[in-house]
Amino acid sequence: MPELLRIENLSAGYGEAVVLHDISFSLGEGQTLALLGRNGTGKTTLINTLAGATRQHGGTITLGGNALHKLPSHQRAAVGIGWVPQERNIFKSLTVHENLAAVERAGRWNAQRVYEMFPRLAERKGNLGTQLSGGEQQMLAVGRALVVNPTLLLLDEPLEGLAPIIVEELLRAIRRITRDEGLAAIIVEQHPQAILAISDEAVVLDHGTVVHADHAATLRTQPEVLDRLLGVSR
Ligand SMILES: Nc1ncnc2c1ncn2[C@@H]1O[C@H](COP(=O)(O)OP(=O)(O)OP(=O)(O)O)[C@@H](O)[C@H]1O
Repeated sequence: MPELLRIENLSAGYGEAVVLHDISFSLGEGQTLALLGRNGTGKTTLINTLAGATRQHGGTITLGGNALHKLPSHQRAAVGIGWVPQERNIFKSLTVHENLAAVERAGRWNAQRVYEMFPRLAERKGNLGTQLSGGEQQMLAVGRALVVNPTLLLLDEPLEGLAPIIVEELLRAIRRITRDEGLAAIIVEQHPQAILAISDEAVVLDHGTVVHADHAATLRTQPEVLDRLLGVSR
């Protein structure tokens, strides 16, 4: 599996505060990585650092041969980053279709394919962002990251706060995007089993460092190890 992403000795944070310390791992083309850890361990900070939205203090990030750490946030989509931030950040004053059209770049994903995957969005094409439910906003956030035609999709708690039926729909879509379409992804989730089931690799953070890195399937079959890493008492 050719390498897509390599993170080496990364440290990053906010202003002078360093949250991530000496992070190193890599990911192959088309692979999915579950990024796990207790609250406040630095998962969002790592995703935001890949997207260029934090202050990097040291280390390197290479994506498809490009030195990502040297690029400002707004240039990272052009080299392959598709970012679904925790806050979703859709343009609320634009329609669903305008949200997609505003960022679409040539490639296999376009608005039509997003509508096929999320028929609810097709029905809501002309609705403003303000008129969407939380689940529809999340689908739009995923769709918007896809039409950028990235090589690496960053999903920060895509299932958070959604009704079970919407969680199922999004999980199906994420499985299709990663498994069937082979798009590489890093997924942060509070439901580790659901995400481990569709991931190839798993990285666990604690206090801003990597405390565990293994195949997702291995961690999935070791619930006691997972509970210990996530600080869950049995
Ligand atoms: N904008 C910010 N400015 C300063 N410190 C921050 C900021 N955002 C997060 N932090 C700090 O960085 C640390 C890691 O937070 P982060 O949100 O990355 O963790 P997380 O693992 O994603 O947690 P959660 O599961 O709760 O989202 C925490 O100590 C947090 O207080």
